[in-house]
Amino acid sequence: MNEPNFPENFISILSAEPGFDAGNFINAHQNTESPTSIRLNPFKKHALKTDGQVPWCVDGYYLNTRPSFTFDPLFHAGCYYVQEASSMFIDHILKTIRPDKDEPVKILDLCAAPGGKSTLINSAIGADDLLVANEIIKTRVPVLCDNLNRWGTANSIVSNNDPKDFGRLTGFFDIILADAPCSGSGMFRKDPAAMNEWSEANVNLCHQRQERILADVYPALKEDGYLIYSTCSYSHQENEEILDWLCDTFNMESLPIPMVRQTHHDKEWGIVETRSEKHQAFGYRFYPGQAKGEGLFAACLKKKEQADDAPSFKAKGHQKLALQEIEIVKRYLIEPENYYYNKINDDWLAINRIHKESLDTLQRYLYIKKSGVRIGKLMGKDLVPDHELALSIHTNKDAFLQTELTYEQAIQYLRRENIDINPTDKGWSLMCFEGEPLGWAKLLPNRINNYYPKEIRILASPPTP
Ligand SMILES: C[S@@+](CC[C@H](N)C(=O)[O-])C[C@H]1O[C@@H](n2cnc3c(N)ncnc32)[C@H](O)[C@@H]1O
Repeated sequence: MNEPNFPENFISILSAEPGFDAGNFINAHQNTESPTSIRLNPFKKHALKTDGQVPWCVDGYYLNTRPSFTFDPLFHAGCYYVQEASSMFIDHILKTIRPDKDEPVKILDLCAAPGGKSTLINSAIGADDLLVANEIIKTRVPVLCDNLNRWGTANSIVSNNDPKDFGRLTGFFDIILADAPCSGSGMFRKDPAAMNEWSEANVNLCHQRQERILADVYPALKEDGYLIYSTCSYSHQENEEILDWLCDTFNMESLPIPMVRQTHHDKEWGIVETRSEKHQAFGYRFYPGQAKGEGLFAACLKKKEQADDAPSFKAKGHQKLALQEIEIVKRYLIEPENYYYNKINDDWLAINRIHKESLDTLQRYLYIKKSGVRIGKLMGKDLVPDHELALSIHTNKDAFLQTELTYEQAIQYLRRENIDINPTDKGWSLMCFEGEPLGWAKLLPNRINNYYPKEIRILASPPTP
């Protein structure tokens, strides 16, 4: 392989970081490829062949080869997410700060698209916990929604807001993850071209933006709430310096994260624990060649000052007409009494009942793009089901026809092509591969109407065998 074209002085500056092994780092960039890893969806258990576990994440696995995920129907069904292994460390932090999951929590994933860490948080929380996944850039919101739709749970909300909009939700969140936009050096092995675009000026800009994002969102954290901060940069300014700035500016206490789980211990993980200069705040660094993953920095701090009371807002009850409609849409969910039903424009949505008040409050302050699961539209007494309902783990599948597809038919379906089947029944059918729903089709005499959403259909040509 070619010698990596690191920016000038990059290695010498990094060599000042305690625990950094320059030889291993250069070798990893020159002679090894990024490991392929996936995280399984605990709600859609499916036996998948993997090649060893990611030690810091219960659902994380390495694969020895990189298959074509686009042409795997189980990927589209949401059975797993393709995620860089180091990022999965957030799971370990969440398990450390919430070992018993006793009290329900509200978690904000502030910089969420495309949704890798949002689906991870979703796996780590229970139905009574709420995830708000936010993305500032409008064009990146659809991919975030698609990934959460595939995950299939009904306890997440997607918003499209600037971090400063969260300032009004004082003390609302128990945990905030700020996976901040950064200069991206941690991705040099995966994307060597990024080395040419890297600059110290950009590191400084990123540092300033990170401070601004954190200052904007800080009021939204509860007293004793946790802030998880992460970047995919190796730069001190974007990592330990930010921790010192947080401790200087706010009353925050840094948390050590013990690197122990089951049979694994510190050494095997290869993660480097660092301390910031001024406040000795704990940080965790991942270097290719030392830990099995790409570059990552993560840290966790606890807010030690009183937060203003969280705003709370209760919307009025449903209209009479809506109550009749609710009785109809309820049929399509398992345990229908668990949900609060909400109609937006003509769409019916359901979210775990416990989150009604939070949703009412968030709707006042934020631009909500998705909440819970979108069931569909009613045409008289008939439901036109939404794609989200097909992928939801809460769907009453018995209320619909189900068509099992072969691999070739599943790919035709995901490409939104005609499928070569002669239906014997009539009506809305879940189109399934190995029992996992992929989406909807309408079965008609002698024909099938493929309702797979155009926006997410497979466009690429299948690989030649
Ligand atoms: C590192 S990426 C997030 C990756 C994501 N957490 C995941 O695991 O899939 C950073 C995100 O921050 C967003 N972003 C960019 N500028 C921002 C700003 N000023 N405030 C908040 N978010 C911003 C980007 O659009 C991007 O989606």
